[in-house]
Amino acid sequence: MALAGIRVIELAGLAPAPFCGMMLADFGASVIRVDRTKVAMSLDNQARGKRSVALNLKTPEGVAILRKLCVRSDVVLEPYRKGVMEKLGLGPEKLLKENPRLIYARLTGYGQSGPYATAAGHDINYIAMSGLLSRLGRHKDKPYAPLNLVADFAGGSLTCAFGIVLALLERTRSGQGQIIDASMVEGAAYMGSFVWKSRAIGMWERGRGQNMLDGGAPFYDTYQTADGKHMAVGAIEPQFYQQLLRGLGLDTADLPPQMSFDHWPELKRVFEGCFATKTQAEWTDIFDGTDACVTPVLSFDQVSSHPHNKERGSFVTDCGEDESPRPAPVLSRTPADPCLALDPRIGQHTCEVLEEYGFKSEDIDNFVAAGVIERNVPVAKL
Ligand SMILES: C[C@H](CCC[C@@H](C)[C@H]1CC[C@H]2[C@@H]3[C@H](O)C[C@@H]4C[C@H](O)CC[C@]4(C)[C@H]3C[C@H](O)[C@]12C)C(=O)SCCNC(=O)CCNC(=O)[C@H](O)C(C)(C)COP(=O)(O)OP(=O)(O)OC[C@H]1O[C@@H](n2cnc3c(N)ncnc32)[C@H](O)[C@@H]1OP(=O)(O)O
Repeated sequence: MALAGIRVIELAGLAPAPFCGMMLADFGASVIRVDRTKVAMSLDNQARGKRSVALNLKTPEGVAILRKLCVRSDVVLEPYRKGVMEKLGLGPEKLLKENPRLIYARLTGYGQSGPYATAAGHDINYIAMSGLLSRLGRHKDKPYAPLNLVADFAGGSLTCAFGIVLALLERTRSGQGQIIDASMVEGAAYMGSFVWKSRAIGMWERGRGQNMLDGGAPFYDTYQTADGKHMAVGAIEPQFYQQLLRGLGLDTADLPPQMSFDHWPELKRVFEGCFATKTQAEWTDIFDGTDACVTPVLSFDQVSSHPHNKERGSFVTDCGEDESPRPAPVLSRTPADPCLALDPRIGQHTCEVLEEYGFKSEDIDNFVAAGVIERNVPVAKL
């Protein structure tokens, strides 16, 4: 796998850093998640392929252990509020002095500077601050966050993983590590570059929900079918729009022009009436094999058995019978090979990892007795 041999220390966080760590693990990195001690259950549901070490960082011994792990690692990924790592004595200046090749990735909401740097926040706050939330939502309705996808995962996990891979690549030339300041506000805004830059051609001139790609256009929207399901329509180009009309049984001559904004509400009502006459399966039969850009809106229950996704093996099932998306993209020579074992329990790999990083078993026992670390070994079933 592409990241084989890369050692990552991930400090346990809420959602964006865990997904970033999982991407690295999916593509072959050895990812060790550092969990708190005295915690009953992990909040990390993005733990595929990781190992867990339970370490009390509020003790000097716990901090010393983590420093020793970082000296022999390539990447540290931390998801805390600005200043938390420095307070623990684990700031980048210290760790990079001990390991100049270390890549120190800081994944936060507001970044490491500015008046909001120390403020708490979540995805919805970050997309609000990026300007994007003001553009998301239906006409005459308030702004709506599209799940917590845009800041947490696209602007956060993905840009941070990109930064890590860039820093690893650059290190092959310079031999040096560096600090990555991944702000979800900036990551989300950057993901929105198309929206920013297409303002110049008037793509967002109308209010929220009244433009071509925000649910304003009849040919770029979803429609309810006779069985209460939905179809997605993305027939932008005139040649594809013609195929949409053909599939719906409509005649261009009876309709207003595709790009007449004033007629969009009327056209939508016509399309709504059409789609309501057949089931999702019937519309899928009609549009499959055409270039009308019409697809069923699949539920999580339908998605992995859809013939296209099935043929590509787009979803994997782990040994707990849990289904999830397989890592993307697909690399031809060194594809990801996602781990199908159950997610790690907190502290499951504490001893294994510490031994691997050169700690003696006697010291490990002392750390356990002192409450600096916790081990959570599986109990054998007889
Ligand atoms: C919208 C998403 C978030 C979705 C999350 C949900 C999926 C989950 C949220 C709540 C969960 C439920 C809940 O927990 C109850 C149940 C629990 C059960 O176990 C499972 C089921 C639950 C129902 C559970 C289910 C789900 O998991 C939930 C619903 C997001 O937007 S995520 C993005 C958030 N933002 C960021 O990540 C930006 C950067 N980070 C921050 O701004 C802050 O970290 C944040 C997120 C605001 C949290 O602030 P907080 O004050 O809590 O922490 P920090 O200031 O960062 O400081 C960390 C402190 O922890 C100490 N520490 C760290 N590691 C260790 C260690 N190993 N040992 C000892 N101590 C440690 C560290 O020193 C800091 O201590 P101090 O405060 O003293 O400095």
